Amino acid sequence: NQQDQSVYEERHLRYISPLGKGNFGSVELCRYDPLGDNTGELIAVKKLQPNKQSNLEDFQKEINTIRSLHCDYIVKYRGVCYSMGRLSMSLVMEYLPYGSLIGYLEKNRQLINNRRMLLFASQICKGLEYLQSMRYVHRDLAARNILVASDTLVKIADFGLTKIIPFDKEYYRVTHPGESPIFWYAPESITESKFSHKSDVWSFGVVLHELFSYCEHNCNPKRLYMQEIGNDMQGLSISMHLVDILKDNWRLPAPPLCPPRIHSMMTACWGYSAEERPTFSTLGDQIETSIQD
Ligand SMILES: CC(C)(Nc1nc(-c2c[nH]c3ncc(Cl)cc23)ncc1F)C(=O)NCC(F)(F)F
Repeated sequence: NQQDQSVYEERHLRYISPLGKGNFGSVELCRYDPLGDNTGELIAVKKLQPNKQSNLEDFQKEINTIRSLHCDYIVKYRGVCYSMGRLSMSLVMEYLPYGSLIGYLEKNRQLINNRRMLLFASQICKGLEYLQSMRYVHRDLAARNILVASDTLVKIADFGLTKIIPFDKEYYRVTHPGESPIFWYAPESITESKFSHKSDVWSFGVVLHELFSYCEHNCNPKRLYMQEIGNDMQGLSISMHLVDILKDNWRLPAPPLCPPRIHSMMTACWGYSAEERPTFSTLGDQIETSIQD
């Protein structure tokens, strides 16, 4: 059946519309229509940015990463599509019609109560627990990289920056930080480019903040941090100012109407040193208990 299709022929790919720009490439909505009668399935096709050799290796790694992940809370790999005689290739993923979590929360704000928010948080947490069991560190956890499959299911996506932790180490050190989403980064990721499951926990805390702020753009993490850092930019880079206020124990304020128990979970994720932070299984249990109440 179409489900375990792994090679998609370019001639049957019908372009529909752009979905967005991710790490290393753009993603398009397409219909795979071998019968030519518009009955084919909708898929998300991630094309590699052209002619950047380094990106090709990274793209291959991203494909191998997503191909190895089988979890209800992670966007599904469908296959690859070769074009230009196997010179360039695209990653084919399932298409989630509800789009990214940010747009969904903004559109459906009135209809989503805390229980549903906690359901989404527990699904993301379970997806991260699974990633950790596979020794993967996502490194780009943010609401913009969470997709909505239905009114009751969200999935982690965009594995462009995901790395495997070497078997003999607790963390992954990045050589080329690139343009980093520093407002979602743990302090050690900013200062030492160190990434671990515990730095993913920090980012999960920021995703919790985004969830319970309904991804309101006037209280998004970057905006709140920049307000605190203020305009007293004496030449020190923004990331050094950010680390300074984190050292002084300043943290993102509780979102309006955020349940105290959830805010305490966020602040636990934001322990300055990695070992202070909870594990995803502890967080998962706490979220489950909050859902029961
Ligand atoms: C770069 C891209 C395309 N951006 C977007 N995807 C989708 C979007 C909507 N439905 C989708 N189904 C599958 C996929 Cl891979 C993406 C989408 N909708 C809006 C986007 F900005 C993306 O991949 N974002 C990371 C993700 F949100 F997926 F974590």
